[in-house]
Amino acid sequence: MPALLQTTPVVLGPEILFVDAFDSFTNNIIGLLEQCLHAHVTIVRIDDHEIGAQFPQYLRSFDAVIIGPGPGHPGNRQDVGLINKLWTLQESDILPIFGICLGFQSMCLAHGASMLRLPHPRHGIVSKISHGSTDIFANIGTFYATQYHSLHVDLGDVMPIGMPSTKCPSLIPLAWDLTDVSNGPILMGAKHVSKPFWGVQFHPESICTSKEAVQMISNWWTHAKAWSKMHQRLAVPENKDGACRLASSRRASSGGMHGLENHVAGLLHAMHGSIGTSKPLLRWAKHQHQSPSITPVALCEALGLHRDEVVVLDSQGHSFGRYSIIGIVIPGQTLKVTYKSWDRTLRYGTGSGDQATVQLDSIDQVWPILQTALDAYNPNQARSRPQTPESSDSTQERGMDTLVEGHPPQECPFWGGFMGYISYEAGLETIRVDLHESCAKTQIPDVNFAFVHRSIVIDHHTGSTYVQSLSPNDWGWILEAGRTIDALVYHTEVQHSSSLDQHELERRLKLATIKKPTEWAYRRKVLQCQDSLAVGDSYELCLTDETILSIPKLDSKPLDAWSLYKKLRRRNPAPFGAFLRLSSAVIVGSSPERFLRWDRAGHCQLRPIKGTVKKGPYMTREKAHAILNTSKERAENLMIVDLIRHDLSSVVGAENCKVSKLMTVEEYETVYQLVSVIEGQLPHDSEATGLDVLKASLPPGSMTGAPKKRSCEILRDLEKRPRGIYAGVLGYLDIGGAGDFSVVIRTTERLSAGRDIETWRISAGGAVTIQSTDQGEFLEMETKAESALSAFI
Ligand SMILES: C=C(O[C@@H]1C=C(C(=O)O)C=C[C@H]1O)C(=O)O
Ligand SMILES: NC(=O)CC[C@H](N)C(=O)O
Repeated sequence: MPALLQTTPVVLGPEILFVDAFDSFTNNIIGLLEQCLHAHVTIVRIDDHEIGAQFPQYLRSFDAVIIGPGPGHPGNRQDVGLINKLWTLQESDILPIFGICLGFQSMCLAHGASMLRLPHPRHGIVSKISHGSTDIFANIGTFYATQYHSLHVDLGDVMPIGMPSTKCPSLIPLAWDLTDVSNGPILMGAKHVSKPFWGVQFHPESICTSKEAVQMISNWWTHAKAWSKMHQRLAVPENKDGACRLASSRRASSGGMHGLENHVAGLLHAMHGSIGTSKPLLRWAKHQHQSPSITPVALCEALGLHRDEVVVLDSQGHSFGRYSIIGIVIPGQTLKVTYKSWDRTLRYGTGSGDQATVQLDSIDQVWPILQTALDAYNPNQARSRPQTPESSDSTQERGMDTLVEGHPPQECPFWGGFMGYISYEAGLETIRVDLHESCAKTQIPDVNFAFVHRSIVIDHHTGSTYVQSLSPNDWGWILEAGRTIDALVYHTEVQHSSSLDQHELERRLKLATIKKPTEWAYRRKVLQCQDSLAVGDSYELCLTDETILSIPKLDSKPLDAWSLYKKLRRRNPAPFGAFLRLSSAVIVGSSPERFLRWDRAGHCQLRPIKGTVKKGPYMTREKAHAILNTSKERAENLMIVDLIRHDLSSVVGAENCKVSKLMTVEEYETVYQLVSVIEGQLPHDSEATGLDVLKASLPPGSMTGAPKKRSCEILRDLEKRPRGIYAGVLGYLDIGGAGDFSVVIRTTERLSAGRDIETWRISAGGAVTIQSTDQGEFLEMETKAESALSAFI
């Protein structure tokens, strides 16, 4: 059985079919079913025509069906697809069904209710549900639930719990939300009068729904079992093996290498040539200096790295940042790998006329290629003993504590590996969203990595600096870099970029013309987003726009991106500062947001930011806390937390996923932000890697909205441009199995470098919810753009 078709291991509980309407909370629901019923869940998508053609037979192998939430309207055939077939099953094919949100609405619509739009849609709103502690709500007391809906079920009358209305005699109300004065009573739960169909309008799986949701699901299952017993319905397991060809809740590491063996061999060969060995052995030196002079900027300048290709991840002395990493790109030697989503071409080479171009079927094939390259150099496979190099007297040098060949420094998060970025559009390709036609013109690659075999890692907390190389010929460089570190600490003569560079930068920036998004156009797009929210197509949309800076060339010299980076670093210090010059891309960034980090033991952490308040003379910390504590900001954050739980669970399993921080306020240079932390552990018995989590989580949920796929399609049609590196992720994949990526925001990238003019872009945006105001969103977008714009003005 191919890896993708694996099913969850527990087989004691019921066999449940989950009908997924392309929602972003599906895996959370599956986690709930596994937790309370030990259910074995198979997912079918609403557009699966093959299964649809033999649906009644297919259903015979399941004990029950859960219909999930989703974008759109239950009356639109393409929004519900297969779901409609469940309501017209012959008497003998009927089985217990539980509908959630869209699934619930579809059940009600099919049985006589009407669908209406809520005057005030409810997305990420938590409220008290009134129920009669009966049926699926038996043994449940006070119950709070999260709602994500724009539409609601109208039964004709607001009937007491247990009493059908005259207009809709087949449906019995089980719960109402009576707390919402502006919308009036909203039906929250119902069951069919005679058939085994139940449903709820709220989201039982949300992190903010009361834990009694577990009891509700168990109650449902008790009723479902009783019905099946009474009707002598038994699932037929042998039917299933032939028919089931679907992914379950758990996605294992996907293969996708078929047919690529030659190219992988070619890439590995090129890497061996570039590094000078195929042996995964790290040479490294550790320097211990608690000195403010050791910064990635100072080191790059002292080592003369800032004028060439280089990848610098700079935590800028920020209290939320610990490590800085310099990925050294040796001209003509370091291997670079790029991929473009538009034409699906992978390219690799060292830039010295050896470039290979490979036509791929899709981005799915990129990941196993990267993983194979990383695995080939994983030093944990090379069990050689530590050795001292020939020039062992160098260990005596000042501040140099260790000089080792072999066992890599376990405490250092990066030993070597891929450094670079994955664009937003590459993320769109992973979730099968077609790209906007304007992406055809993009010159900058969507996946852009260097395989860094020479690196320097600074641990700002402990004062340790690691100088590392995978190349056997690099002891000279390691010692030389060590001398430079000492020189920086002891202020002996080192090369710094001059203040002349900064003057020259200012002179150039004075000539820049800045084209910002116009207020009316942006506000109109916010309102268009809200139209999509109002009809139920999305629960939240992260709208963005771009500011373009055109800078004339002087004396045919390009803008000094390094000086620009130094200025941004001063103006807007952030824990995920980044300078990247690699292949055709130049990026100068100051992101506050970690996307995903995982360590070598498989512990993963995502840290979405959602909710922003601008700092200013009148904005006290208390006021900011109060604003960020309002339902608008919390709803924005909650939606993304639920979405990220879903993304992470798809690889680690919902039982290995937890929310360790829910909506805490963090302070940055220009803004206060609401931050949550979602953590997970890769199961020890699975082959899944951090890279699997990364690819399952793209594009970052905080930059899309929910549900992800439909929201990205809506945003593409509104924004009509590639987001490019912005809204993508930037960081590293370590050969030892760790990784760390930030979300590319508060960043500027070079768009083009023409003969006379070069253009730079700053993109910014924010999450539009139904509670947003168009003016408020415009100001928020401006505030965020300004944090990167501060480097230009
Ligand atoms: C879209 C941006 O930021 C994103 C949106 C945020 C929000 O809506 O509050 C906060 C952080 C980011 O996830 C941006 O900086 O351009
Ligand atoms: N979460 C959902 O399933 C939403 C259902 C529907 N699209 C609505 O907005 O009402």
